[in-house]
Amino acid sequence: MEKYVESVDYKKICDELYDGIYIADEKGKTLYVNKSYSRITGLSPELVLGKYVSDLMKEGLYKNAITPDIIRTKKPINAMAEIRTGVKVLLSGSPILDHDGNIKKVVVINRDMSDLLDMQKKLVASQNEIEHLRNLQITNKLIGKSHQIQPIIQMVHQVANLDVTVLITGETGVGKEVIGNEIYMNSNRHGKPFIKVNCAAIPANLLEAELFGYEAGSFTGASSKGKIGMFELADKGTLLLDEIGEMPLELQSKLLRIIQEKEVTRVGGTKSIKFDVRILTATNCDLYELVKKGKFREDLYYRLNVFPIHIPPLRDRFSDIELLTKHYLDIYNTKYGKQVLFDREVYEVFKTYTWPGNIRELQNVVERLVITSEKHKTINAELSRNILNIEPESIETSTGELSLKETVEKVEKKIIEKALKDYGSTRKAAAVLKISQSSVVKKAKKLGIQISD
Ligand SMILES: Nc1ncnc2c1ncn2[C@@H]1O[C@H](COP(=O)(O)OP(=O)(O)OP(=O)(O)O)[C@@H](O)[C@H]1O
Repeated sequence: MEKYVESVDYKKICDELYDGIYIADEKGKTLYVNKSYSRITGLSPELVLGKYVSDLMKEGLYKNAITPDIIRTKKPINAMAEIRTGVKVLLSGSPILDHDGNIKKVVVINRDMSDLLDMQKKLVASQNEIEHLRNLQITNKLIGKSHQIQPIIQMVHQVANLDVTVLITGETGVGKEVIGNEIYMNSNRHGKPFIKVNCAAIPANLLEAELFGYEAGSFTGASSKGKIGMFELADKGTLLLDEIGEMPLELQSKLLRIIQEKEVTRVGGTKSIKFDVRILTATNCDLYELVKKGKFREDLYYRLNVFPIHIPPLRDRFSDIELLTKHYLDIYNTKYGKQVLFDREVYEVFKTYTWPGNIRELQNVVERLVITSEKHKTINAELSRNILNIEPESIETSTGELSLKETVEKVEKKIIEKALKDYGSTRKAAAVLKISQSSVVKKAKKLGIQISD
């Protein structure tokens, strides 16, 4: 047995190992390092051999070391350490004891963790990206085929790659953020930071610090380390300023200056920091009305309004309701493990409702219907009316005031007007009503309906 052990050239083998090996004596004086040790740490044998670990630490070659602790405790130790060069290593050290339990030597294996940590970072980043995309797909996929949404989709594609400021307007829940996302996803800044700030959600006195960052101790309650602002965070990427109409006037002047100069100074700081950020803004206020009332700076309004996109409310694009409802029905059936179905009439009921909360409200209604229904339930008109709190639509029947002909004309007028409004052209309205286009035109004329196409 001994003969085999003696025939092995340990030093040569140690030099071929991929992990670094470091051996010190009982006082912490370096006796041996293998080739991989030098490769991993960037420290040549001459720099460390014959030197005490404590001196190497004083010289700043090691930021931390485990050999002194192993000598003190006589126990194996595993720890992460950082070398002068910034390389992260996993140290696994063991004491070699004599028969009396005294330390003879310390052996420390150095494993380079940089690659592993890099891989781990990449893995976490990819997992986050997948999760982000999955969420985007579920909640932020832009659905819509109506003649009202088509020009908006076109505008998104037109403007995505231009670095201009976009002002997205529309009532609450119409999809302003969704449009912001679409612009970002289709722009060449996609993959770079996309930071969203809701100006209404942050107290006015903190908004400035959030947007522009602050230096250490610049105001009471500020972190002692200072904080990077959203403009700096969004550098090379896109910043969506949501609810821009809620921004206090004083901050509006600062925002205008910063956008024009493309540099920001942190609160309490003196140094200006350059940034390269594409700015998108969104609001459900009528910004121009705010300008007239002196609540929004006119110059900022014009600066932001370079490319306006207005999203109409859901009640003005009824033809998207069915598509959106089916989209959310699929999502929530999957989410809650159900196979709830909607009767055709449900879509008709949905089209009679005004949807003050727009698509967000539709989404919530569909989710509520799925949650409260049994697994295979088919939702009918009555159930959908109940959830929306609406009465069945009654046709005013004639009780002597209107003749049958007049009643029919009244209903006909209502239906044609609605089809024209929903579908935007006599051709499409005719297709939906299953009559010829010329009949639509004739009837519209007879019933006094304005036609725009
Ligand atoms: N075209 C669309 N297709 C699919 N879902 C949409 C669409 N537009 C909006 N939504 C959904 O409706 C909800 C509200 O959208 P979003 O947050 O973009 O509205 P908003 O106009 O920014 O609202 P607010 O003014 O209240 O911030 C979100 O869950 C979003 O996914």
